Amino acid sequence: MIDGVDLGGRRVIVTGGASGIGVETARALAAAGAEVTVAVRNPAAAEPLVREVAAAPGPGSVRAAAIDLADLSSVAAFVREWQGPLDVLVANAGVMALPERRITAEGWELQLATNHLGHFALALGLHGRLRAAGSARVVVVSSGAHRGAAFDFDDPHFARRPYDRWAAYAQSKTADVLFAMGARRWLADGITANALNPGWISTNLQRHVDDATMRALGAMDDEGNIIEQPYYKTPLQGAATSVLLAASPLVDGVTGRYFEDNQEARTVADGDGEQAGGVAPHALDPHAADRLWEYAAGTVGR
Ligand SMILES: NC(=O)c1ccc[n+]([C@@H]2O[C@H](COP(=O)([O-])OP(=O)(O)OC[C@H]3O[C@@H](n4cnc5c(N)ncnc54)[C@H](O)[C@@H]3O)[C@@H](O)[C@H]2O)c1
Repeated sequence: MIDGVDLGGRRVIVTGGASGIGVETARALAAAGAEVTVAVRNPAAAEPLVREVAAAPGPGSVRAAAIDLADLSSVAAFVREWQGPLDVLVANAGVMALPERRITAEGWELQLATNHLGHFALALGLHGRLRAAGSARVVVVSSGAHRGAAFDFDDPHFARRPYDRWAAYAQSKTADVLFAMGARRWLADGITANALNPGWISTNLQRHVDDATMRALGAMDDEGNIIEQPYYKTPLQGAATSVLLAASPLVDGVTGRYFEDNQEARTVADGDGEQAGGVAPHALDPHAADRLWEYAAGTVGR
């Protein structure tokens, strides 16, 4: 996938690397020679990938380590156990459209906790390790769904407004883009951060989407069979932009941007449709990025 790029000796973390886009991202980076750690809730689920890469020729490797991004103590334990510098962190794990409002032990709405706050705590905890690499990258897997909602600083956990599972997902994915932009403060440490939309891919992510919504999207027939949409990418195609941002010299020194289809996305008006592509102005607002950074740092206790 990244011909001519040698990641030999580079240490990479891919969260959620036991399924979907994360597997393909980990596989591609290991094929380029990287030492990949897939950070997953259930390390046994990553065993097939670990074994497959171990049996393949070449110096790349994959190992699995446990993390629950929705549990701050689990994130802290992962950080404590990490040894040595870290070249690339791919913040890929995510949940979408939970039907009920679910709250973590810390009192955070679960989609925001997993998709943003847990990853923020992980990146902050590993900041010294990233800096120690000399030239490190953070890759944040957002979504075109970010266009559906700005970050609601007054009620991020839906404590007062009615819970809306799509607004919760959209807000968390806006937070992903703002996080990459807020991380421009790390450029002086040799760390860049960029966000991306992988595109539409049929994965486990859609497991909470009810049948009526799937039918409305044209993604399910009357018998309940999934209809592969013409615009769906394969998981491998979905991983391509993550891999580009993790490994390509084309983005050396580039930070705080949003990519899709292997290139920087154009800015579109807030509220434009999901299919149109592009990044919403509310996700590129530098004041919102700084405000979110302060909010997240306070929330995760740093
Ligand atoms: N599939 C799509 O169409 C699509 C579109 C846009 C964005 N994305 C984003 O791509 C990323 C990968 O999704 P995918 O499509 O491969 O789905 P997926 O469900 O296959 O992968 C998500 C992974 O995250 C892991 N995860 C969830 N909660 C976790 C937690 N608390 N701690 C640790 N790991 C956790 C899951 O176990 C799973 O392995 C997500 O961030 C998603 O929002 C996907």
